[in-house]
Amino acid sequence: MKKAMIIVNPSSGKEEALNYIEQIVKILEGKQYKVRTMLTEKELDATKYCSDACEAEYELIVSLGGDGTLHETINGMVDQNHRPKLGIIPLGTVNDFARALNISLSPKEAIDTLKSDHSKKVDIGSFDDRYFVNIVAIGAIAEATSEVSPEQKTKFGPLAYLMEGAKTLAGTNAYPLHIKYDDKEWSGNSFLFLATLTNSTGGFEKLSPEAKVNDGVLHGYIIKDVPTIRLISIVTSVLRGNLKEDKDVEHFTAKKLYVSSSQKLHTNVDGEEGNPLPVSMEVKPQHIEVIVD
Ligand SMILES: Nc1ncnc2c1ncn2[C@@H]1O[C@H](COP(=O)(O)OP(=O)(O)OP(=O)(O)O)[C@@H](O)[C@H]1O
Repeated sequence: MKKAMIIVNPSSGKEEALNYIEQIVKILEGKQYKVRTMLTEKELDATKYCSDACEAEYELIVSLGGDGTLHETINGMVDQNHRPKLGIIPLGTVNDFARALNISLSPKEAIDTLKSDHSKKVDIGSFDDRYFVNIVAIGAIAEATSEVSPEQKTKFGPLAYLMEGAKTLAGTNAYPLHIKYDDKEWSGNSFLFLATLTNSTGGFEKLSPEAKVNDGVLHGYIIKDVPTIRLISIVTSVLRGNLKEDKDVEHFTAKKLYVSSSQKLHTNVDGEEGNPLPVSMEVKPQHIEVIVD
């Protein structure tokens, strides 16, 4: 019999996760799965449960929680030889990966997706010794987005990131960055460097509309050192969805990146604080298979 594990974070979103378990179990049992449900209690439980399920050759893992639970789950499978298919039921405030994959943000509808026989292989990015699915930000803005409080997220949703980001950009300095991407290099002063894997970042779908979940590349955007007044038009370019055409923005795609600076600079990896520079990134193309409609 096929084996499925449901990884549930009871504290995610509006603490409603437990209400959905029965509906998921029913669908999976209908698809001839033997189902095991694991409730997370703390950070990294989802990673541990997921890597155990990979080792026991489960066929399916369902993540029931917010982006934090999903990232922890994915981190538990990326390095495994046997990687089960992944079902995503988004219960968080932003749910970027679900948005990028067009999975419904209504938990009930997303659960129905588990009936589907379709799946999509998606790219994963490595960032030093961890993995990301959406975005890496480097520069002062990276610190600001780490500081978005749970209250701000609940009140403003994705907008909280944009507000904090814009506030920080207005009062920040550019930093010296050295970026090696594949066999090319860029050196100069930059306000912000972004590397994206998908078109949904912070719940906002216009930052990198060209990034596809399975295109096998990182999309790099270097926001160059410009007078503060120019930053306003860069924000306008973001809102119009054409950041890459802005003359003060350098856009490239690459499979591998190495970013360093002569200054101590922080990073933000899928909304969480990452290692300070220097850092290495690389795409693992179409590495995880997600159930979609
Ligand atoms: N039982 C638990 N109680 C409290 N925290 C937990 C528990 N289980 C896991 N966690 C931690 O909670 C973190 C946040 O969870 P998650 O992102 O799924 O929900 P969320 O915060 O509601 O979503 P979002 O970040 O989209 O708002 C996880 O990264 C995990 O480390």
